[in-house]
Formats: sequence, structure tokens, C-alpha cells
Amino acid sequence: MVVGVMGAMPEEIEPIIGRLENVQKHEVAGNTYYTALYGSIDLVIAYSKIGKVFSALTAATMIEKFGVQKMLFSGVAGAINPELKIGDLIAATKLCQHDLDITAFGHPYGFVPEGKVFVEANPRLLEIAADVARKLGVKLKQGVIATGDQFVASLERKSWIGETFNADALEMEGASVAVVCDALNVPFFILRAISDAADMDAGFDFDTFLQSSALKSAEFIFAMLDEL
Ligand SMILES: Nc1ncnc2c(CN3C[C@H](CCSCCOCCO)[C@@H](O)C3)c[nH]c12
Repeated sequence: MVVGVMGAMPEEIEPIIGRLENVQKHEVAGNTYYTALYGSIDLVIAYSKIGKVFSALTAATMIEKFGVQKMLFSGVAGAINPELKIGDLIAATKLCQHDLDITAFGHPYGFVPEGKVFVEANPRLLEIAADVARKLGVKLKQGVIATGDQFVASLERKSWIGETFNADALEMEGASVAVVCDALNVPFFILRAISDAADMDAGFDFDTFLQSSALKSAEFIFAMLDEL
């Protein structure tokens, strides 16, 4: 089985690469893809670079060029739901694009014709994640993740996103990966560890907790791989 593990930033996949042996590097479309065997799984790992466009390119490349059959995303996110604290894990049940806006034509936020506001993550992978969380004795929130091409550091913007989409967390890549995987019929699982609260302290908290939160997400992803 070929499994993709994506992040957006180097810090999000370094903890993954660091635990693998005989890692091969492949340059495709301006990005580096790492391949390695993990047990019986052919792993393909890459960080996309930040934002929806780069992450869509990487997801599509992993599937079309490397034959990825299941896609896992590991990274960090800003919290919207106040029960989510720094370091907490959230898996997306569904994802939306909070900055997609043609409301001038009467459409809802996050919608374009022939699209859908929410893309649902794979239920089986979410079940596996819930089992892994129980085995590890870690808390795993399952909820709505909103994606947009902006680093959110304002209570006003964060609250608007939370109210408009009933979102629990926000980031910049999950929904674009979801759209690509959904269109290409590849089951996907988006996991994020909270690095900040998307408020006025977000920039400082993000810099402080990126590494430790990225590691928490990566460690959970490894535990997931053992159950695939
Ligand atoms: N509050 C927030 N708003 C939006 N997204 C997030 C995320 C999730 N990831 C982190 C990263 C932030 C890119 S800006 C920092 C770049 O620094 C690069 C060095 O200058 C991008 O890949 C999305 C964590 N907190 C967030």
C-alpha cells in the first residue's frame, strides 16, 4: 500500500523523515518528495509549502505521480473552539475554505458552483484514529477545520470563521488537500496539533509551539501508520 504523509512546512515533516531509514529523494514540479519503506507500507512524504495552492499541487502530485492510495496530513493549526488548548490534537471530520467568497451572487461563504462548502474526511480513517487515541491514552478532538490563505491573528476574523462554518480549528492547507483527494477518490485524514489560538498572540505562540506541536501530530501519525 502506498501512503502519503503531507505537511505544509519543513518542521511538520522533519519528525516523520527523522524516524525512517533508506529515505530516497525525488524532485518533482519544484518540490522534494521523500520515499521510504515503513513495514509493508510504501511511504511518500513531502511538505507542500504554505497555502492552498501549494498543498493542492503536492496532494495531486503524490496521487498522480507516486500512486498514493491513502493521504495523511500532519501539522499544526490555530484553535477556534475554546476547549482546544496548545498541543491538543484535532482530526478533521470535514473541511471548508473560509476565504472562498462569491456571496455577491447569493451563494454561501465557501461555495462555488459545482463545488460544495464542506468536504468530508474518510470515516474509516477517523475510526482508526479514535482507536489509536484510546490505545495511546491521548485526547483526540474530531471536528470542523476551516482553511484559508491567511495566517489568522485576530479575534474578529477567528470568531467570524468559527460562527460562519461552525469550525473548531483553522489552518491554510487542509481543505485544498481534501478537495484534491475527494476528486481523485483517495481516502484522506487531516490531523493538526494546536500551535496557537489565532488571536493577537498567534504569531508569538506559533513561533514558540510550532516544533513541539508538529512533533505531537507526527507521533500520532506514526501510530496511525501501524494500524493501516
Ligand atoms: N493562526 C493560524 N492561521 C492560519 N494557519 C495556522 C496554522 C497552520 N499552518 C501554519 C503555517 C502558518 C504560516 S505563517 C508562518 C510562516 O513563517 C515562516 C517563517 O517566516 C501554515 O502552513 C498554516 C497554525 N496557526 C495558524
